[in-house]
Amino acid sequence: MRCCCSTAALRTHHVFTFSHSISSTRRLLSKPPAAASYSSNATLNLAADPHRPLSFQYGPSLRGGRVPEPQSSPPCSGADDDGGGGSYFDRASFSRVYDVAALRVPAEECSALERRLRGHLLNWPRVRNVARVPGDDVDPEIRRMLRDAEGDGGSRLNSLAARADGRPDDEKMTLSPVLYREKLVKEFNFRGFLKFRNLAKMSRPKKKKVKSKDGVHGVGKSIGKNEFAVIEVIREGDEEEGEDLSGLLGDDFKGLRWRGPTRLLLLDQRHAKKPVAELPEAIKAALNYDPHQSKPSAFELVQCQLTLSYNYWQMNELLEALLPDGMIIPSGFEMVGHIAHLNLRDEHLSYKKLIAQVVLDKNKPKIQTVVNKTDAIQNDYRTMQLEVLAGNHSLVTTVVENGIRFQVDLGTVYWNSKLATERQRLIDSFTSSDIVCDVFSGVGPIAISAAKKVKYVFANDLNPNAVEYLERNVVLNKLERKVEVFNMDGRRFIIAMLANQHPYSITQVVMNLPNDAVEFLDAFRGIVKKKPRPGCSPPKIHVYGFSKAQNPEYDFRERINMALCEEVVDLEMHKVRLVAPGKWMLCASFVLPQVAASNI
Ligand SMILES: C[S@@+](CC[C@H](N)C(=O)[O-])C[C@H]1O[C@@H](n2cnc3c(N)ncnc32)[C@H](O)[C@@H]1O
Repeated sequence: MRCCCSTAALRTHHVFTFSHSISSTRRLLSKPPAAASYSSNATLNLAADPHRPLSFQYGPSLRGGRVPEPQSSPPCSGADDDGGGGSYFDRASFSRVYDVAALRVPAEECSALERRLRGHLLNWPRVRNVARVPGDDVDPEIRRMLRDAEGDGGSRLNSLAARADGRPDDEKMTLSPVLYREKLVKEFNFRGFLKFRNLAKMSRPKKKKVKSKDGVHGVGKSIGKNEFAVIEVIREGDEEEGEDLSGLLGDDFKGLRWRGPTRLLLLDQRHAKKPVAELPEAIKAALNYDPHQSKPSAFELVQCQLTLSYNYWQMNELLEALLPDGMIIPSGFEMVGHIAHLNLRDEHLSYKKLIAQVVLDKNKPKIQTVVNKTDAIQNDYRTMQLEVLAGNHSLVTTVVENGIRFQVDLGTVYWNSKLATERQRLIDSFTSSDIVCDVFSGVGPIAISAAKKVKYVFANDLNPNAVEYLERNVVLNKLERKVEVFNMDGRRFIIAMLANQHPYSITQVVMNLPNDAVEFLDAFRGIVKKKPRPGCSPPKIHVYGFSKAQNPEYDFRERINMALCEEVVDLEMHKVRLVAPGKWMLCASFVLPQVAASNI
């Protein structure tokens, strides 16, 4: 009998959490050094190494358990696309088998018992300690009909009704499928037949299967990609010969005698393979264990095998096992839409495809592509040199930021999700009457978000690809009437906007060109050539820059003053983030000084 715990049905146990942060995780247990580079089909066999020191660790680990024998290995290797980890490693080599004992109990009593036996049950991360026994559950409609028929039916039907309800059955009988059918035919109406899923198979009970030598019941059906823990009953408490009722009760039913719906309560690993007499009193009490009583209890102790497959293990556990000793485990990644963006160190480069495959496997379906930056950003357009390491090769993705959708081609335009909070801070300072000029807009994260709030936006970028995506994003967010797009050099754009328009009709200017927007501030000098309209005042400028100075704010302010040839008063300085040790990204906001701007 095979029961599986699917992802959907699993409950995380918070008492012992083994998912330590993957950042800078080093090997906890020593492991023979791996070859400098991996073979094209590296396999793992950690548990098989008898010399490997095993420090105590509660819960499963890749160093514990047994590697399943090929024939008994469940079909849940985690291979959901190509049957292995690309050609970089063998996913099946991550399957581990553990012996556990379980109480097979009537389904109805399971929750109460689970509460009572707390502390004696398996408490492994992500593995639920209650397993469903497939095939022995009864359709609720059938159950209702059986209950209705219980009073006037014969003793067999009473017994059947009791079993369907999960109540203990006093009468020890072997149910004949043919008798079942006759009773059911008499009792059920036309609708009832339709709902009885296994009706077609009722009159042809399956031939008895030959039991394998080790007592393992027939292997279950194949397991989907989300299933990572499979429990298999290898020895039942009171195994008895009888008719195989799987024809009557469904293919999943592998038991010989149907006792109604039951559940398996997985016991703590230390109770594996122990006889009832050696179990703690609480468990014995739950089993109604009486060494002098011959009558079997409705509860029974069964021995099981719990198989954890590749899908069970977390990214850091897999990488720890795959990478050589002492190597720092890659610490996460940045996500841009469906793309995971790694920043691998030099030491990781020989393992880049293997790392990428694990990242992809463990983050599907959210992540479809894994890339690594091959070079520092150097060009004017601030685009990254990316190498696709795993998944599909599309670098065009959709990012949702603060509820707004942006299409981005990471290969040809700039995008940085880390600036989302800063962008929001800036937009929060705008009002609905503002007219905004975004000088270096990229694909429009500031311009488009601002357009949702302000009166009008002029957005510009030098990169034609960025402008193409900017236009797409304007349409995507239905803002065509509020955004005008330009493709020119920032300096020309500033002059075009402020000198040629009515002076000071623009109220906010955003200059987000990290390397170094201050250089463009000279464009504002003497820019106002016409007399401003009454009531108009100079725009507020938000300029971004970097500083490695000891006093970054002072340094940045000085550069602004020099660029404008004017001392700026009331300048608000905001430290955005530390981009490298000792290097700050800053945003300075100030009203353009009239004297600097005016040429009249
Ligand atoms: C750091 S990105 C900022 C983009 C956008 N503000 C954002 O937050 O995603 C700088 C942008 O300036 C553009 N750029 C570079 N030099 C420029 C120039 N001389 N004039 C106008 N835009 C320029 C680049 O193409 C790039 O899209």
